[in-house]
Amino acid sequence: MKRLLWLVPLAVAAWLLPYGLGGYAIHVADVAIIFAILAIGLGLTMGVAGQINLAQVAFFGVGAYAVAILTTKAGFGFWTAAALALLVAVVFGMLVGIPALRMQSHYLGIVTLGLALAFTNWVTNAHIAGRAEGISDIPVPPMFGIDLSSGYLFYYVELVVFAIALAFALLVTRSPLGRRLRAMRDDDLAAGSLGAEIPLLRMTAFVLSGLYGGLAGILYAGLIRFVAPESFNIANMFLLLAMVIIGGRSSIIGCVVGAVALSLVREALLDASGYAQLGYGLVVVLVVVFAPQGLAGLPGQIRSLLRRRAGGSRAQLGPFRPYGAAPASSREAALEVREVTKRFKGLVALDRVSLTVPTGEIRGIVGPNGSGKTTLFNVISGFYDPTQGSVALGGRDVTGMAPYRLSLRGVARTFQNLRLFEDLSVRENILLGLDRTRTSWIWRYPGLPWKVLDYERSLHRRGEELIERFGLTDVAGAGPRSLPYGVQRRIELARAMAMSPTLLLLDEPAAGLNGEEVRQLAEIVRSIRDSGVTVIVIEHNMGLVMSLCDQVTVLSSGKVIADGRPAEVAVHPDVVAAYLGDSMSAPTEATAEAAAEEATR
Ligand SMILES: Nc1ncnc2c1ncn2[C@@H]1O[C@H](COP(=O)(O)OP(=O)(O)OP(=O)(O)O)[C@@H](O)[C@H]1O
Repeated sequence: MKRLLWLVPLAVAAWLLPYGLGGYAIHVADVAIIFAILAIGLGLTMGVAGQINLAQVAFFGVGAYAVAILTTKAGFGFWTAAALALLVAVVFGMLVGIPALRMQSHYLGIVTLGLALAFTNWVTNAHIAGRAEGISDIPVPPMFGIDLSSGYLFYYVELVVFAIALAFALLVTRSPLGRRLRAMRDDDLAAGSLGAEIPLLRMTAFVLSGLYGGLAGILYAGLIRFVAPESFNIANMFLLLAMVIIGGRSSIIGCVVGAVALSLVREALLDASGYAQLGYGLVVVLVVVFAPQGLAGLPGQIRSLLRRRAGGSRAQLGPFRPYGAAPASSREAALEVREVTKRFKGLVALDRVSLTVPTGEIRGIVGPNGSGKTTLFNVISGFYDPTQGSVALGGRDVTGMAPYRLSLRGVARTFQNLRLFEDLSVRENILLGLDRTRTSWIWRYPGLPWKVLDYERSLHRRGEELIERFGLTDVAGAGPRSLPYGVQRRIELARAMAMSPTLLLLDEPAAGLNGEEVRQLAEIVRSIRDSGVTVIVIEHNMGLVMSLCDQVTVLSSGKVIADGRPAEVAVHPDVVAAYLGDSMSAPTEATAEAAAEEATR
């Protein structure tokens, strides 16, 4: 919060601004604030949540037209109409959000653009919306006898609404919800496996968009007191997009700066509006190519350039601090996979696979490439529904449960190809794992914002503890992309443990690690097991499997061909035969003996 102190002098300056401005200039300032609110809404949906939304201008129009229709045709007072208009805009946001549940990226862009065009078409042709002439005579908003027909006094109403809207957007982006939205933008599958309810989050993004669009529309109706289709057309949508892209779409402050700057430029270029459109287009292209994070991203870009010039970061991975041992728990099954078959069209990736993993065990899953190991993990963690068969966790059937539900029931996983959120820092990756709340918790954002801040503080406290335990203190503020592979693997493991799992699934955790890193990995996984967590590990490094695992299950062509203690499995004739057909070396008796020796050391 201290980082936001620089907003105070700006707020004072904004409050004093009307004293130095003429009538027309204050009108320009009034319009700029409306665009700033719109841009915050677009920044939240597109920049933070990654949902392409070309309907923001329609939300704006819905808010303004709803006030116009409700006041002039239905006889409502301005503020009652405003409250209803906000509701209508939010509902409209939800409707536009429905396609986002099924489609993403450019498809979503086309659908939202279509809906925005449909809105302009409707207001141009509907009698109730005044057709092309629009609706005039919207009443002046009453306010305890203050004359809000004055652009000066209306400025203060706008300023207060804007301050609240900005504070709320900053609360959202700098707290667990914003982090989840950004994680969803980076990789929705990984976010789902960490407990994010993706459909609800996408809907939340569009609700926020509708809310900010509606709010801006209400202020517009109160300020101009006239609505017509051209104020909400596609040209304005593109202007809004330019504001957000130039300012920095994932930064709320950047969106505001972009909106204010372009509103002023637009005013200055009013007489050359044709060239101005061309100019905006050119600047947007330049920004996308040279400063993808917009103006708000420039300081960070310069900092990382200077760091690279200075020879990069010398951050070190610290030692792992082991977990305390948990008292021996019952040997009841942590996981039971019964007769699971998974078919992909004609291909049978898993063929009636059954396995039982007792609590507190390290189970190895090995097998030649393409034998179905990752598919088995995907079924256990809810990424795939099995074609047949069932999965039970701690005796409870969880077949077909969504990844976020399984994550909340204690299943955590890592991925073969590392799925860290690249645009989030290491610390934020870990905080995501620690956050175990459901999306329905978000009513606290408007209702009890201080509870959100308390929760965020407690997440940070626990986050620092975990960061220190996994030796990540030096790299906590860095982006994962900039770090060596071994460190990234450690971060993914820490993030999975942040979820306090009862079942931890590790997909090839030693891939790409050097000898010392593999040794450290074995030490960490043993400590995790000793703390009472059941671990299942897919691994091609046979030395590690033999020394680490209590039991090993071998898959070949989607079938379980052996199951038992590592040394027994390694010499099983079917296993030797399966591995001889693979490029990888077979686990021989010699490997088993060497590994057993290491295990007893
Ligand atoms: N989503 C999918 N669609 C179609 N086929 C798939 C899909 N996922 C996996 N498969 C196929 O299922 C089979 C098993 O794949 P899987 O990734 O589970 O093997 P694996 O044992 O993990 O292999 P590796 O050791 O190479 O990671 C492969 O033939 C693969 O091509």
